[in-house]
Amino acid sequence: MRTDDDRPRTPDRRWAGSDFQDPPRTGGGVALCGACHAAGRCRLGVQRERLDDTGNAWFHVTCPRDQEGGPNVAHGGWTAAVMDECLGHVPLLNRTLSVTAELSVSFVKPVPVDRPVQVRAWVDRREGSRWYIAGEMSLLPGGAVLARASGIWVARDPGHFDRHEKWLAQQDSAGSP
Ligand SMILES: CCCCC/C=C\C/C=C\C/C=C\C/C=C\CCCC(=O)SCCNC(=O)CCNC(=O)[C@H](O)C(C)(C)COP(=O)(O)OP(=O)(O)OC[C@H]1O[C@@H](n2cnc3c(N)ncnc32)[C@H](O)[C@@H]1OP(=O)(O)O
Repeated sequence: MRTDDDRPRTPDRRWAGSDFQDPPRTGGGVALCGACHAAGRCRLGVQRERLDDTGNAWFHVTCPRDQEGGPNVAHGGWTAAVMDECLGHVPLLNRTLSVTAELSVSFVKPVPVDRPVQVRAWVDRREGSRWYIAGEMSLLPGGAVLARASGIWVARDPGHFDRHEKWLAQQDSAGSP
């Protein structure tokens, strides 16, 4: 009997020919990752994104009710995921594919669910393939800071995911220890 684990891993046609640097975007300009492309919306609640001419990236985000942790406030994992997503869009807005190598998040205040908040993200510096990116999430309209994040994104060439599939197949063919 086949299980999900031994189902053949075939290349996904949604990504065919993609250079990953110009992903599908929503009407609000939000770049969609794999699962959100299938859903047709950002499931984390990122509704709008734009890069201004000073290099700041701005995002409008609303925590969906199904990400509630404590009463009427976001689960911390949602906040961390949104900061990963928004900061990780900065290289993409500069037409560079990257992946998160490190991420640090400070949870400053609880984040309300079902209420728009704003994320601003910017590049602190670049060294080689490393992008040092920081950002903060703030309440609208007053601007009180709810969370801060910083991390390192590493630029990748388009072969990154193919190499990963090969690596995974090697791991599987090596058998269990
Ligand atoms: C969801 C991911 C989607 C990615 C984009 C795909 C398609 C685009 C389409 C739509 C996009 C829409 C939305 C998505 C956008 C953003 C979402 C957030 C992004 C993520 O959520 S992404 C998932 C989580 N993330 C990973 O899945 C990474 C797993 N990991 C690795 O893949 C390797 O570990 C890697 C690549 C990190 C290193 O690979 P490696 O070790 O083979 O490479 P190497 O040694 O050559 O290092 C090369 C340079 O990285 C430096 N370096 C390495 N490790 C470091 C560390 N820990 N701290 C600081 N610097 C580090 C070295 O110092 C060197 O720097 P330098 O080049 O300057 O010398």
